[in-house]
Amino acid sequence: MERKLITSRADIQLLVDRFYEKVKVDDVIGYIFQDVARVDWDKHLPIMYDFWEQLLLDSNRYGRNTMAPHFAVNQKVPLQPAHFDRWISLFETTVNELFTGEKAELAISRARSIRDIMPVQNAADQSIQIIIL
Ligand code: HEM
Repeated sequence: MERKLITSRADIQLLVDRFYEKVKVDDVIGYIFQDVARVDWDKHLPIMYDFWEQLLLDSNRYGRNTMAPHFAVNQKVPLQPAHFDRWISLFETTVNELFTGEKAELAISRARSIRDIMPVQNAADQSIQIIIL
């Protein structure tokens, strides 16, 4: 399939849907979403459309605390670098399968920088808990 530019909410929806299809069945992180957090996908996916639309296409729809659910998960399953590495790897694979161009690169760099400020096991400083993106 020919890779295209990310220009619309429909493109974002495709990216997010394909990414979480991979996440759900992934052998390293799938169970965290499905069994530990028991994610309600009908609720989560539209939030993720809003999130990525705001980051990539400058909409103003998101405005939530991104870190809160990750701290909650981290209490139950201490998140490890291996979890984050797999998340990023699935995300980058998905972006690169479908898209090309400046916004595709931006998606990858934004995901990496958010990963870098996320809680990991025994993080000494959890004062970053309230970061509204
Ligand atoms: C091991 C890595 C990760 C795990 C296990 C994880 C897990 C989760 C879970 C369980 C939720 C809550 C879903 C729900 O019930 O609605 C969530 C939400 C979210 N995650 Fe992650 N996540 C990871 C990494 C990341 C990264 C790297 C990003 C960077 C873009 C990210 C962005 C988000 C956003 C924006 C939300 C929605 C927060 C909200 O507004 O409620 N996650 N994640």
